[in-house]
Amino acid sequence: MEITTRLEFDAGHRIPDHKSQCRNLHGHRYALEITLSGEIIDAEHASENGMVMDFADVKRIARETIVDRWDHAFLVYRGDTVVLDFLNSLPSHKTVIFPSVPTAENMAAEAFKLLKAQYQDTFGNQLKLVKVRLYETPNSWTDAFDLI
Ligand SMILES: Nc1nc2c(c(=O)[nH]1)N=C([C@H](O)[C@H](O)COP(=O)(O)OP(=O)(O)OP(=O)(O)O)CN2
Ligand SMILES: [Zn+2]
Repeated sequence: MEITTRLEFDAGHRIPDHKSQCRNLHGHRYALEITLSGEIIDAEHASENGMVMDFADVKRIARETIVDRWDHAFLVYRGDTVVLDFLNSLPSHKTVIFPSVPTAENMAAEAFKLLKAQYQDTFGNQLKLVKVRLYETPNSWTDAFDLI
C-alpha cells in the first residue's frame, strides 16, 4: 500500500546562473508531497490499526525535518557568495545554506535524504519512504526517489 500527504511552505531562492528571470531573488509557495509504502498495520486496539502510518505523524515528522526549517527562509547556494554575504548581514534572518543550487530537483533530493532517516518502521510493516514530490509552482514539479 502507499499513502501520500501534502504540506505547503513559502521560501525564497534564486538560481544564480539561470539564463532568464530565475537568477533574480524571488519566492514560491512550495508544496511537498510525501509518499510512504508499507503493509497495513494489524494491531488490534492500537491507534495505528488499519493504517500504513498515521497521516498526523507523517506530517509531524515532515514539519520538524523540512517545513519548519525551510518555511519563510531564503534558501541560498553556498557558492552564491554575493547573496550569502548579503543575507548574513541581515540581523536574525532565516537563511538555509544549500550544498547545491536550490532548484526544485535539488530541494526534493535534499528533502528525500533528510526524511528517509526519519521514517522508522516501528510496527514491522516494512514502512519505507518511496517518493518526495515537490511543486515549485502549481504547474511544475519534480519527484525524488531512493537511488540506492
Ligand atoms: N527543471 C527546473 N527548471 C526550472 C527551475 C527548477 O527548479 N527546475 N526553476 C526555475 C525558477 O525557479 C522559476 O521560479 C520557476 O520557473 P517557471 O516554471 O518558468 O516559472 P513560472 O512562474 O512562469 O511558472 P508557472 O508554472 O507558469 O506559474 C526555472 N526553471
Ligand atoms: Zn524559482
